[in-house]
Amino acid sequence: MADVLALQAIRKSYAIGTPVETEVLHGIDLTLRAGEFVALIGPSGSGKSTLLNIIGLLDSPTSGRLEVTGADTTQLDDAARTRLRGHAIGFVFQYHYLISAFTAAENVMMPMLVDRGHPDRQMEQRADELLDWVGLSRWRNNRATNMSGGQQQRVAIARALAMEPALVLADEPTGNLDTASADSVFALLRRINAERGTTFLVVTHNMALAERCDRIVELVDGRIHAERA
Ligand SMILES: Nc1ncnc2c1ncn2[C@@H]1O[C@H](COP(=O)(O)OP(=O)(O)OP(=O)(O)O)[C@@H](O)[C@H]1O
Repeated sequence: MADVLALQAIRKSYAIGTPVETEVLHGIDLTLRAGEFVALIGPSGSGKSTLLNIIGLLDSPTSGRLEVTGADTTQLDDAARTRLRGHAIGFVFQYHYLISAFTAAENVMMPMLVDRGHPDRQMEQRADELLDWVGLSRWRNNRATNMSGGQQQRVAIARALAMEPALVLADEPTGNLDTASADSVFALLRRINAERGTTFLVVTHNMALAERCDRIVELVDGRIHAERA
């Protein structure tokens, strides 16, 4: 199957008071094939968030090559990067970042509203379909604030799927949830992967969840330390 993500020799330095530069990623090679569900683990400060931000086109590497769904991102201008990010990548964070004044359905429609040009009827149908997927059909007109943490995270997952991305990046998606909610949210991600074929890269400190992924990539001090199938 095709690669959804290909990183070659990705390096990232931060300028901490010029001329001092600190390199936090020291040459990362990583490939994710379509339909894989991969855990990214590693100690605090090992560079997981930095790597996720680069893969998500929220930050640029200092050097190296990054391909997302076959597109060489180093060749893209800002507008093209933003377009690729919006269409190819969905984000799920530890905190859901839902808009509290909006209903569940309106939150799910947000990426399509931002993308512009999607007919209202189509956005509503997509939101309904996705809320059904995450088991929240009956909550479509409820404000996000009236929902439990686990339900809010399910809305955030539905929102991440709104543009039908090939890749979902999840940064500690169950980190704020109690054990039972974390378990069911993780099971939902696996079901989306199995039934929709969406590729996942999931940062987690939870080894029990990491063991339930297809593959574990371990980052230590800005280098891939180990990969386990
Ligand atoms: N904007 C920045 N400027 C300077 N240094 C940074 C910046 N962002 C991150 N760093 C440094 O890069 C290193 C990696 O940080 P990063 O947040 O990627 O680690 P992490 O593995 O995600 O950690 P955690 O598990 O605690 O979230 C750390 O030493 C951090 O201090």
